[in-house]
Amino acid sequence: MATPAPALVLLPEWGSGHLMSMLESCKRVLLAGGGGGREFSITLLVMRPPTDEAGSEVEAHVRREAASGLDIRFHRLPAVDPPADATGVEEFIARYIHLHAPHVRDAVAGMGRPVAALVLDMFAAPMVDVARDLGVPSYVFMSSTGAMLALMLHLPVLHDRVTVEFHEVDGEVDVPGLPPLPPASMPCPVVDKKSPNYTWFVRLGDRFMDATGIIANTADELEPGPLAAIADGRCVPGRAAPPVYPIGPVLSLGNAEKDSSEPPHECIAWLDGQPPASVVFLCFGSMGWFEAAQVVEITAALERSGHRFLWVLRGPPPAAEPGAGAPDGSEHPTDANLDELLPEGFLQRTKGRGMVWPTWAPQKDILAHRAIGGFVTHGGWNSVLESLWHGVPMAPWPLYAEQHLNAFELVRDMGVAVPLGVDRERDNFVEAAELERAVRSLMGGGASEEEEGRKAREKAAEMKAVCRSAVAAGGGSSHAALQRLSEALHQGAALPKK
Ligand SMILES: COc1cc(-c2[o+]c3cc(O)cc([O-])c3cc2O[C@@H]2O[C@H](CO)[C@H](O)[C@H](O)[C@H]2O)cc(OC)c1O
Ligand SMILES: O=c1ccn([C@@H]2O[C@H](COP(=O)(O)OP(=O)(O)O)[C@@H](O)[C@H]2O)c(=O)[nH]1
Repeated sequence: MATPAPALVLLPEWGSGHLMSMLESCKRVLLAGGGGGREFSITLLVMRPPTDEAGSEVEAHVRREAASGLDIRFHRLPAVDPPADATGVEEFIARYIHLHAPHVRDAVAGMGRPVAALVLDMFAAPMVDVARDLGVPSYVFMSSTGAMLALMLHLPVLHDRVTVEFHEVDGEVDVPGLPPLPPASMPCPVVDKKSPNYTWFVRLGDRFMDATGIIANTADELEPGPLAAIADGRCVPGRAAPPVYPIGPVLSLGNAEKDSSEPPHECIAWLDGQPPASVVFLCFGSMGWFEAAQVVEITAALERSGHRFLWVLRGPPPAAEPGAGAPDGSEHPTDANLDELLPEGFLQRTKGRGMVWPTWAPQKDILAHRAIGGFVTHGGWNSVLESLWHGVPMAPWPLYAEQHLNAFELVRDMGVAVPLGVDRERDNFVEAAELERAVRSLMGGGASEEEEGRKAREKAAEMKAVCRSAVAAGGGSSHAALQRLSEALHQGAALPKK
């Protein structure tokens, strides 16, 4: 009897951005070997998400992937009680995942076939111990940037070197591979060292070092500085970091599959009537929404800029009262009531040159449209990769998670974005005049066209070519990383010890 194909056992966090980018990346591994997807199998360990909403999303992904025809199996882990005393979102996620460790152990031990990798979400990194005990390789999957990876690996070092809060540091913070980092650009989980979120991030960064390898949804050419710093051992002096496999950009399909016989989405139909590169697109991820006062500033900026726009405007989550949110921080915005949210007459005054879309939008298709000239984005890494894939320059408006770091990298390191002044002390508030300035600069074409906008547009266009050649077979850096990874997975595959 033939030996069964070694398994990639996946443990993603339940959020779509994490789950789908891990799964799509591992599907690339499955398809990379030339064996028609038969060299490895995928088993996805499904945790019961802590909210019903996330549960329905996960189930939709499971149904779709089960019908994909690839060798993807789903193993539902027994439910655990969420930690009742967690005070922070990242602490909650990391602890909730970690409570599954015995079940993950049982699932991997019972695979009945060689295991090539236990692929762990960044929040699940402490489970490298489960893999080690079972004698199988462990890989951390980084769904965010190489810069965030460098920062997390360096965090235990920073923890010893910088004994005050980062905002109390006189000057900038040094992160290997990045330009000096203003404290205001540090990711949310590390801005308060007294918080358990910070402690968890230091611990996660430390555990990354014990993985067999790290799979990253980025490309060498997109983030040469941070990736070289990791490979050269500059993030943790005196200790070699695990090999990093930058195999991106991997754009996850998520809910984007559609029937080609259907009429185009309303947003796309509207874009079809607009001139090339004339429309600024505004969209703020799966969790972004604004208070009424901020909405008024955005409307003023868009009206005064004179540019065409497509704006995805969402309303507050149902449980926006203090303390009532989802424990994993994943409360999704609601569909906006435009009559309530928008100032009177705004839609009339901008008729023909602007569209406000109040619900989930087909972002990938929108960014692919020739009418889009710029993207005001919360700077989630998946959104950034989608924008670069289509060569669209950005104005990052960070709202949560690691997005302040992403914004810094996009503007200061990669040069694909124009800066937007966000007041982090006021819930990331942006004044109308500042947004108007950034939109004018991003879109260009006016008398006051700014140099920074022209450079961002040029650089983003370059990055489109860079992204596509990185993943191309026969010489692309990400394709080569995928081959190295596939080779390492073959060599490391082992039957789990009982
Ligand atoms: C990457 O660093 C951080 C990620 C998150 C984070 O947490 C999270 C929790 C959920 O229960 C559901 C989610 O959807 C979710 C998303 C999320 O971050 C997003 O991840 C994307 C990559 O897949 C992308 O990088 C976006 O920018 C993120 O918004 C939280 C966090 O600390 C708060 C991180 O540092
Ligand atoms: O109206 C929307 C909002 C978001 N997205 C998709 O949701 C993902 C958001 O992921 P990202 O990492 O950018 O941010 P997150 O939502 O995880 O903070 C991206 O693939 C977007 O294309 C979308 O399709 N339509």
